[in-house]
Amino acid sequence: MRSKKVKVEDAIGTILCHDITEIVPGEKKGRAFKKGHKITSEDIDKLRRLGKNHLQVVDMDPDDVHEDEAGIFLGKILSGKNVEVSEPSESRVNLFAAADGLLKVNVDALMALNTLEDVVASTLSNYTIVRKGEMIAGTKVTPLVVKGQILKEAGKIRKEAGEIVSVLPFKALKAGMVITGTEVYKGLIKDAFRPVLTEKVEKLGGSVAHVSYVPDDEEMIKNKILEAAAVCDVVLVSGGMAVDADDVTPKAIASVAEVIKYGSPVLPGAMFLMAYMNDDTAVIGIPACGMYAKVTILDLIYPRVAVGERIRKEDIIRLANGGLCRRCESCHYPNCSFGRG
Ligand SMILES: Nc1nc2c(c(=O)[nH]1)N[C@H]1C(S)=C(S)[C@@H](COP(=O)(O)OP(=O)(O)OC[C@H]3O[C@@H](n4cnc5c(N)ncnc54)[C@H](O)[C@@H]3O)O[C@H]1N2
Ligand code: MOO
Repeated sequence: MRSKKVKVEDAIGTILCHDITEIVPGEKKGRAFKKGHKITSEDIDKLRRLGKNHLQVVDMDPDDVHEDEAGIFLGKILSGKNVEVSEPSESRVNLFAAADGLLKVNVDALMALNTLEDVVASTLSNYTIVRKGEMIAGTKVTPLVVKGQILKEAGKIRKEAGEIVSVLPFKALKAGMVITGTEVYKGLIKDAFRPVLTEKVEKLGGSVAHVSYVPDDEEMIKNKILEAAAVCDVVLVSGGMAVDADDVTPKAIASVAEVIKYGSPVLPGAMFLMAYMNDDTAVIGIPACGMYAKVTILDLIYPRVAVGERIRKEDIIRLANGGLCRRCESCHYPNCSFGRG
C-alpha cells in the first residue's frame, strides 16, 4: 500500500495509515483515531488539538474503495434470502440467519469470490441447520483500500451465480412411513424405527401423515408406498435394504419410483436409497442403521428434502468427503466432520 504525508487541512476524505493516540496526563491514554479512519471536516480541530499538523494517509487512486465500503458491498454480494448483514468493523461484516432453516451456500461462487485479490469470505458448512440470529458467514477485505475493479468482479460473480448464502426454511412436510420386516409385522419384535423417524420428521417442522407395517413382501411394500404417497410429500421406507433373501425393499421402491441412487458413500448409510415418483414425491429407503446409529446419511439428506431440494445422484456421491462417522463415544454431531465435506 502506498502512503503519503499530507497537511491536516488537506486530509479531508483521505484514509489514515496508522492509529493516533490521545494522552491526557493522569486521566487517559487511548486511541483517538483508528487506522483506516476516513478523515472528515469535523476531525480537523481535534487533530490540531492533538498536535497533528501532518498525517500519513493512504495514497488513493480514484478507483480505490475504503475497506468498510468494500465490506458492506461484499456483505450485499454474499447475502441472499433470510440473511441479515451487520455494520462493518475493520471492513468485516458478519451475516446472520434471519430465520431458522438450512444454510445454502453456492460453494463454487464462494470459491470464486475468494480467488479475487484482497477478498475474504467464509461461511459455515453448506447445509448446516441454523437458528435465527446465528452467525453464518463473514466477509472482509485485507487492505485499507481495494481497487473498485475487484468489487466489480465480485458483483459479476454474484450476478452469474444468483444467491451465494441463503437460509432455506423447512417446509411443513407430510411424511409417510412404511416399516418393513416380517418380524416387526408379526409382533415378534417391537418396532424401533417409528419413534426415530418421527423425531427426525417433527424436528424439522414436518408431521407424520401415514404409518404402515408390512412383511418382507415386495407387492405389499409397493402397495403401502403408493398408499402413503397419495397423502404425503415424502415416504420413508425402513428395513430390508441389504442383501438377505428377504431384503426386497429396494425392488419394491424401484417398482413405483425412479431410483436416483441405491448405495451411498456414507457410513453408516451404505444401503440407503433415494428415489422419486412421477409426481416428485420423494421415496427414501432407509437401512437398519437408520434405527440404531446416532447419525446416518438420513440426517444429511432429509433436511435437504425438507427444504424442497431435489436430490441428485451427484449430491449423494459428494457426501463421500466427510461421510465417515467417527463413532465418538458420546456423539457431537453436528459439531463434527460428519457430512461436512
Ligand atoms: N452380508 C451383508 N450383510 C449386510 C450388509 C452387507 O452389505 N452384506 N449390509 C449391512 C448394512 S450396512 C446394513 S445398514 C444392514 C441393512 O439392514 P436392512 O435394512 O436390510 O435391515 P434388516 O435386515 O431388515 O434388519 C436388520 C436388523 O434390524 C432389525 N430391524 C429392522 N427393522 C426394525 C424395526 N422397525 N424395529 C426393530 N428392529 C428392526 C431386524 O430385525 C434385524 O435384526 O445390513 C447389514 N448386513
Ligand atoms: O447402510 Mo449400513 O447402512 O452402512 O450401517
